[in-house]
Parts: sequence; C-alpha cells; structure tokens
Amino acid sequence: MDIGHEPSHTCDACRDEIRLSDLTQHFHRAFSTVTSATPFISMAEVAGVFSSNNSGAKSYTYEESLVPRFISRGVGVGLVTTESIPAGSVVFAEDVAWTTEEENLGCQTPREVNAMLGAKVRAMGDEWLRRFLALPSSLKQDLGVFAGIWDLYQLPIVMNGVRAGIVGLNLAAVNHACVPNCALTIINKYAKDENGNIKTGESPMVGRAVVRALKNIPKDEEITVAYFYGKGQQKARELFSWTEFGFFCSCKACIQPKDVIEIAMDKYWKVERILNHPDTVDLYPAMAFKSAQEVISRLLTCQIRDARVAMIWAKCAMIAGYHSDIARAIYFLAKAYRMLAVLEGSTGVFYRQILIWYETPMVMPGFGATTRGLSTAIEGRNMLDERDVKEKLFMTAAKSDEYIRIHRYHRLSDAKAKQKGSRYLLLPEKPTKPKGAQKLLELDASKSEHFPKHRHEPTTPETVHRNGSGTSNLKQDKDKPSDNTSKGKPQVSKSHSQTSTQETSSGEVCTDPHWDMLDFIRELMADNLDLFPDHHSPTIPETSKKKRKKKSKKGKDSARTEYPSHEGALGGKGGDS
Ligand SMILES: C[S@@+](CC[C@H](N)C(=O)[O-])C[C@H]1O[C@@H](n2cnc3c(N)ncnc32)[C@H](O)[C@@H]1O
Repeated sequence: MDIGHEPSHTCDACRDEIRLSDLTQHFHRAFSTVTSATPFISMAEVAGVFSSNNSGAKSYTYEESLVPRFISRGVGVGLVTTESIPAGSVVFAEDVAWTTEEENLGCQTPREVNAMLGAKVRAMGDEWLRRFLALPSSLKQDLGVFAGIWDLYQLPIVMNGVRAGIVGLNLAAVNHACVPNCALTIINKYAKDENGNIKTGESPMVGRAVVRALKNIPKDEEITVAYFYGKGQQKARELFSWTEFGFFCSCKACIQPKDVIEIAMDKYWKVERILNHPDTVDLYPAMAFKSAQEVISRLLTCQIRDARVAMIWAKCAMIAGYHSDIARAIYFLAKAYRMLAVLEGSTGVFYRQILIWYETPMVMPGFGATTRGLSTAIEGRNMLDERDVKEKLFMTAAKSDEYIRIHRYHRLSDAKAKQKGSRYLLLPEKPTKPKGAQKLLELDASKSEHFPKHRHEPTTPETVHRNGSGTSNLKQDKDKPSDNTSKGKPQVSKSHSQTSTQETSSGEVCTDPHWDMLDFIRELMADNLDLFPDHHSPTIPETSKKKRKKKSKKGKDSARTEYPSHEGALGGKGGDS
C-alpha cells in the first residue's frame, strides 16, 4: 500500500523467489495483499478530517509548516519543515489525482495523453486545478500543459498489481530517501454499487495520500518518504531507482554511504530472502530468528523504522505460527502492529491484517504445519510484559535447526542472571524418567516452578502460604527454580501438607499447588460420595496413595486447614490461615 514495488512480482531481485515452493508463494501472496493499496473507503472518510478543504482541519496536520526549498542538484526541490514535527504526527493528508498504466497505454498520441490527464486534473476541482497549473515545468511545450506537469511530479506506485502514477499538490515536492523520515500511505476510493459493494471491475477513483512522521523531525529538515523500500547496497539501490523510477537515487544515504547503513541494507536484503525460503522456515527456524534479530537491530540503529522492520516482525510471526508457536507469534505480531500503527494509522490495511493475526494467530498462512514450538497465547501475552526477552524470543541459544519451546525458558532473578550471564535457565526438553516417588515429586515440583504464570489464573501459591507472607514469595519462587533446593537437591516433602509449602534451609517457600490440588479434590470426592455420586474412584498414582496413608494418620482436618482458599471455592469456610 505504500508506494513502491511489490517485491514478489515486479523486481528482478525477487523473481527467483516466485519459483520457490508454494509456501514461499503463500508468504508473498499474504504480504503483497497487505502491502499493496487495497480499496478502503472508510479510511478515506476518516482522512477527510485532515482535508485542507475542511475548515479548522489544518490544526491536525503540519501542512502549514512546510516550504519548498532547493535541496541539491541530485534531487532538486524538496519540502522542508519550518517547525519540529513529533513522531507519529500526520504531516499532511491530501487528495491525489492518478492514472493507471492501462489508461496511458490506451492513448494513441501525446495529445490524447494530455487530454486524458487534463480531464483527471479538472475532476479534482477548481482550486486543485489552479494549484496544479502553478507547478513549474519545462516540459509543457513538448508534452502539453497537463502531461508536462504530470510527468515531472507523478510518483509511480503499484496497487493490487496495477501500475499507476499519482500526483498530489504537497506530494509534488516530496523526494524519496532510502532512510526516510516519513511514511506515505495511499488510500483509494472505489466506485460502489447500489448495495454499497465496491465495483472491483472499475478503475479506482481519486484517492488520498497521508504522510506520517516516523520520528521526531526537527525544524529545517527535509520531509522524505520511501518511493520504494530500498534494500541492498548503494549500487543496487541506485540501479533499482533508475530502472523502476527513472532517477539515480541521490538521497543522503546514497550520496554519502555510511557503513552502518550499507551493512543494514545489505543484511535486510539477504535476510528477507532467508525468511522467505521454505527450507529456512521448516528446517532452520532458529537461524531465521537469529538473522531477523540481527537485521531488526541494525535497521533500528540506522533509524529505519518503517514497513521493512514491520515486515520482518510479521515474517517471524509466520515462522513461529508454522511451528504452532502461538506465544512467539503473538509477540512478533504485537511488535509489527505497534509499528504499523505509526506508519499507517490504526485503520491501515497492513495494520488491520496484522491485528487480525494477533487476535487469531491460527489464521496466519501456514499455521500449524509442525508442532515443534507448541505454546499458548497466554504465554505470549505474559511475555509482552517481560523485560529482556530477546534470548527467549529469538532462541539465541539454539542451533540453526533447533526449535526451543517457550516453556523451557526459566527466567532468572536479576542477580542470578548477572551471575550466569544469561537471563534464562534452559530447562531440559524431556525430563529424565523419575525413579520412585521421590523423583516424581522432584519432577512435579520443578514443573510447577516453570509452569507459565497465567495472568488470570487464581494465584494458588499465594493462598497456600502459611507463614503469613502473602504474595511475597510468588516472585521469588518464579525467579529461583533451584532455590527450593538445599545443596542442589530439592527439598522433598514428607507429608501431604509439606508438598505444598516447604520452608527451605534458606527460608524460602516451595510451592506445589497443581499436584496437591488434584489430590485434595480426589480425596474430597472419595470422602463425600453422596455429594459426588458419579465419582468412580480415579486411579490415584502410587505416590499419592502413600501420601494419603501418611496424611490419614495426620488427620483430614489438618489437610483442610492447609488449603483454605480451595476449600472456600468448594463451599467450605475459606479465608487465609
Ligand atoms: C515528486 S517529484 C519531487 C520534487 C522534485 N525533486 C522537484 O525538484 O520538483 C519526484 C522527482 O524528484 C526526483 N527525486 C525524488 N527523489 C529523488 C532522489 N532520492 N534522488 C534523485 N532524484 C529524486 C526525481 O526526479 C523524481 O521523479
């Protein structure tokens, strides 16, 4: 939808990818749909708020704070700010006139082209016509007044696979930059039938252009947008701008190439191919994530915060989805949509697509092809609240062909992380087989330690604390998987009550709510058959039976007082002990 080419369909560099497997095509199709301008009438209506024709609307934009100024011999005139513009602001939004390539080819002579463009421009209204005719052009004599101006100021775009050219009165002075400070979004208006449905067969009508600030733009800086998303090193970008747009890019990044930008652009070009490759997606997911992490950080370092970065986040989400890793997919999609909200506004087409995937990751193309990354949405949302998740998110510790599931990462406390040099402890994928009841309990205790803390889950561990410390130990326990051990071994409880809360030698409380809760309910059901007539005495593991024997010695009442909140939930008195 931003101007430029559709990577999979128009440029030579991308042509090979089209021949790749279905999956790659699927990826491309998914993105070409959302990146090309699609009919979106309501956005045009929303953008109407910013219309310069609307009285009082100008205060929402910075149109009045822009002046045309000579920039350089390479780029000619550009639009420069007369005051600073905060990131995310709409710099200007305006109606644009446009023609499709087909309409141009339909004309037999330059005179016909001029007449066709004249009709388009007149349709924009008198004021627009007047300002259009005031644009200077040396081609008026050769091509005719309208075509002469049009030719100099049009921006070529691709929409739904159709090549077109647009002209806007402010846009006419906005230059391209490979590292732009603004994002350009084009909104199309399509004719509607009597039922309000878009007449897809008809050429779109006049659309609007919205230019948003991608960063804080200081006074006296030129407003630039990406006519195309530059990738590769300067020579490659120059070649592309020449073949596709008819000028040798003379933006700052191309005139004075800096290593940091050149490396980022080159990496971006390579990583885009890596992320699109079906073998990477399927066989080398960790390599894909690591490459993505590197390129994102490089792009951001160069202040490139546009759809290129959002696209990488989105592609990572698709790779995670391919492996049923909902948690990572959600995180990646959240990153993408937050960035797109600034780029496109909350009603942008790409933004809306990503938001749909964020809400229902299962509808992403290719979702669930393998179950290597199996995780839950809750794990993903919890991760959004975590700091320093890079290691877990991008699986930096994994070998290229590995996939480390989210639940294996156990977050360490700051002190421990500093000591270990890593934020997470990587738990084994398949725990070793437990030997006897003791091992089983050990295993169970460790499971409960790294089980994701669900936001909306009842905070069982807090309620089972007997020492009156309330919530204080929950975080400690989470941070210290091995802290419930004394000399490296877990404190194994001897009685039922001790399995739930156990003071360690270090004075910390061990919690094992999941197992005990189940046992407790089973016991309750067994003891109250009249209340639970359907109860068929479930098979209780050996360990539980032993525990029960021991506990029966101790007495049921004591067990109940250990679990006041559970009892409350089951109709008992409840309350903290
Ligand atoms: C919409 S006009 C922008 C205003 C134009 N610079 C002028 O002097 O009128 C687009 C044209 O500006 C030139 N241009 C824009 N960005 C450029 C860039 N990065 N390098 C070189 N020329 C550029 C190209 O000739 C392009 O066709």
